[in-house]
Amino acid sequence: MPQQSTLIGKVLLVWALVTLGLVGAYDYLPAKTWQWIPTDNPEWYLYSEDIFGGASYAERASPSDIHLRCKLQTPRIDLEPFCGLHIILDGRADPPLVDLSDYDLMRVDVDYQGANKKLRFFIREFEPGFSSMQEPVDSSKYMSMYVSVDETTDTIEINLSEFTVADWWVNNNNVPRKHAQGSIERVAAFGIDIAFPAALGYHELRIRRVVFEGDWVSEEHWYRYILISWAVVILLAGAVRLYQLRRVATHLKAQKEQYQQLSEVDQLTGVMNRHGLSAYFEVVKADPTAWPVSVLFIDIDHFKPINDNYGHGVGDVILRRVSETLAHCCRERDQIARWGGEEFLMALPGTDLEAATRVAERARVQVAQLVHPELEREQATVSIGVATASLPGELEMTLDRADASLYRAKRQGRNRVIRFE
Ligand SMILES: Nc1nc2c(ncn2[C@@H]2O[C@H](COP(=O)(O)OP(=O)(O)OP(=O)(O)O)[C@@H](O)[C@H]2O)c(=O)[nH]1
Repeated sequence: MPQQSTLIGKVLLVWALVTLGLVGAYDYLPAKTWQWIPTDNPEWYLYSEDIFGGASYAERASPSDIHLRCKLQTPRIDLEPFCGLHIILDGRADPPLVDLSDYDLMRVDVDYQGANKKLRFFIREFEPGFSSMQEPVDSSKYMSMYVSVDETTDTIEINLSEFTVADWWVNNNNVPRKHAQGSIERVAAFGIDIAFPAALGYHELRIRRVVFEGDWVSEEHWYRYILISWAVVILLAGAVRLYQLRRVATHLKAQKEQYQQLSEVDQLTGVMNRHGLSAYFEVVKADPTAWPVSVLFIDIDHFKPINDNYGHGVGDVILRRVSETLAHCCRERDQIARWGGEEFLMALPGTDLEAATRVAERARVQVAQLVHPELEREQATVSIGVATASLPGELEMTLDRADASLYRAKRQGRNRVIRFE
């Protein structure tokens, strides 16, 4: 048992060390990356305010690259000039939506030529309950952020949390508040606008590379898993400990029963001892069906000479043999006990004086008929005193009476049964 407790301690210690390692290891986990562009056959679209009847126009500058050329002209209508492009994140997916929530960073390589100071980067997020599957891009939420064109000389790093829902999209589409919150779980498209404040003239925009980066496991999940693992380890340790304690309890109970039995059984003859008999009488006293109860005091005659002539070992053999014989004379319900020395007591519940006397006589005869190869001439006989108690309150007195009857049997010549009248 202590070995198993030590094992639990070791497991907890090892797991504590593993936990320390796991906490420190998080920062060194490899990043999850998705190189999205360049991609095969990208599905991309361009636009300018000419779709609303404006003077500007936009065109593809290259047949294969994501390369836009546009010219922004003095507005003909009451609309700021703009042009831009967007790329479907995954045109082959159905619906064409991509969950970017595993990523938190975006690296973008862009070439730009033109007089604008800023570029507007945007994400179109499909909003369930608001956007329509027929037009997943156009009806999608517009989330944007601005990047200075100076940054385009290098790879632009954008944290995805920088994209916020555009006011104009919320206001123009009269979007209810619950649909106006930013998220990146159903992204339809990514794009770049040359928008307000847009400089008039030619603009060229080429997207060369877009890579998304994130963690395989978020920090929150990482610590949650560690916490869960501890809960599991502690639960298992508790269960093992509980199991051990139950085993100890069962073992102790069995031991207690064994000791109790030992304390109630006479080691030489195997019948009940005086202590066991007291417990037995308590049970009998509480049993109304047990009355009347007769008791037989049985004493081996002239036992001392047997001991003296043949030794204690032979005396013990005779004692055992007599006790076995007495045990066979009574019913299962009756109880035979060694009262002390060469004296036995037999308790016969539900037995009146007449029946008890018959049992005593039978016992006497059977003992007298025993053959003892260890003895030369002597015969082992018993004297028996019998008395009966009608009620539990008479038990003590009945024991005295049976004892007195035994004394009389001895006085009258032994090897006889005397009952108390
Ligand atoms: N071998 C053996 N002898 C025992 C044991 N317990 C008591 N005795 C012996 O039993 C004998 C009892 O002797 P007594 O009390 O004089 O009785 P008795 O010789 O049987 O004479 P009566 O009872 O008057 O017929 C003693 O010698 C005890 O030593 C025991 O466990 N083993």
